[in-house]
Amino acid sequence: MKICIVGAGAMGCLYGGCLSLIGHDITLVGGRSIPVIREKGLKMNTAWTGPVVVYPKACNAEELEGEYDLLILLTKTFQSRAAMDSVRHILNNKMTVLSLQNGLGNKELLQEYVATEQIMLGMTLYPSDLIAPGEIVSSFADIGALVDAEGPLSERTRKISAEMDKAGIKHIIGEGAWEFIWEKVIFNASANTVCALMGVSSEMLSPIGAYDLLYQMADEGVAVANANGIPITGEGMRKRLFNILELGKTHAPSMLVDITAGRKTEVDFINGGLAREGRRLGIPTPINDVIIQLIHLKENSRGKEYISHS
Ligand SMILES: NC(=O)C1=CN([C@@H]2O[C@H](COP(=O)(O)OP(=O)(O)OC[C@H]3O[C@@H](n4cnc5c(N)ncnc54)[C@H](OP(=O)(O)O)[C@@H]3O)[C@@H](O)[C@H]2O)C=CC1
Ligand SMILES: CC(C)(CO)C(=O)C(=O)O
Repeated sequence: MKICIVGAGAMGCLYGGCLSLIGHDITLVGGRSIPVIREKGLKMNTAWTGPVVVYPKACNAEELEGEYDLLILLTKTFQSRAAMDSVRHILNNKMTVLSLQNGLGNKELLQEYVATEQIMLGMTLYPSDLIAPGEIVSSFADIGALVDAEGPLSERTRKISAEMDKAGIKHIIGEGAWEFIWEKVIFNASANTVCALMGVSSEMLSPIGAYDLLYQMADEGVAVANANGIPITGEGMRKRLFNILELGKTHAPSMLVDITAGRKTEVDFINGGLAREGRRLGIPTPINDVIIQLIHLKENSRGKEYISHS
């Protein structure tokens, strides 16, 4: 398949690198890794491939040309519009466009660029860290999910999932896939924000006594999901939260990494997405609403930390 990955960061390099390794024609687009990958290739060290260097094509958006079967969007969600605007010249009405980004609202954004039948959505629980430009580490294999933005499971989604499987990145498709996607959003809304606010990694959530708050936040998310027709339960969600945290206990959640690096977070798409859906469906999300404000305060507090004047 001819695949263009827009957003060559931690996740873009993971998906692009693994698909390139099994022979797909990959072009990585955008970001500070591009010149390094062009010159020296992409260095990957994943739990399922071991250390390896791959040589996908790499370019900036304006250099892109030709037709692609699949475009995978893997910028941060607040970068999506600028990224999609920059690749408008290669969009056509035959290609598939897949967002594997965190949060809600990715479908609506892509609908501004292509028809709904062309859109796939997904989530991924595979972790990836960009340790230097053109160099990533993925420390454990987990699972993702892929769906058609609307309608029943298509042959196209089966085929794309099968290729990702061969590349070592497994996804649930069909029954249960939407539930996985919602559970991931609720997981990120609860665990990532608390880790980011407290400055702790996932393994510290239990010692600091954060689970009660996580479960209350998750319950709000479950109520919004249920109102959307997604049949998940509070108990099931708690188990998922616990299991994801257990498997990823050494991985620093992306929101903690963003806050630590003084960058903007995806909170408006994760908790903000849940709160917007809640408002639309008449489901209150008071804890998530406060957490959104606290994360914004945390973003704005960088460089203004307390200094004793005594
Ligand atoms: N990392 C992880 O473990 C996981 C991440 N995710 C999700 O995957 C998505 C991507 O995350 P992640 O890879 O970590 O983020 P990164 O910040 O590592 O990657 C985003 C990349 O997009 C590039 N970029 C920014 N603006 C544009 C643009 N206009 N056009 C093209 N490229 C652009 C960035 O450039 P530059 O290099 O200059 O910053 C960067 O290379 C997010 O939604 C995240 O929540 C999901 C699961 C796990
Ligand atoms: C990999 C995972 C699930 C860990 O929190 C994630 O989504 C993130 O870091 O944003």
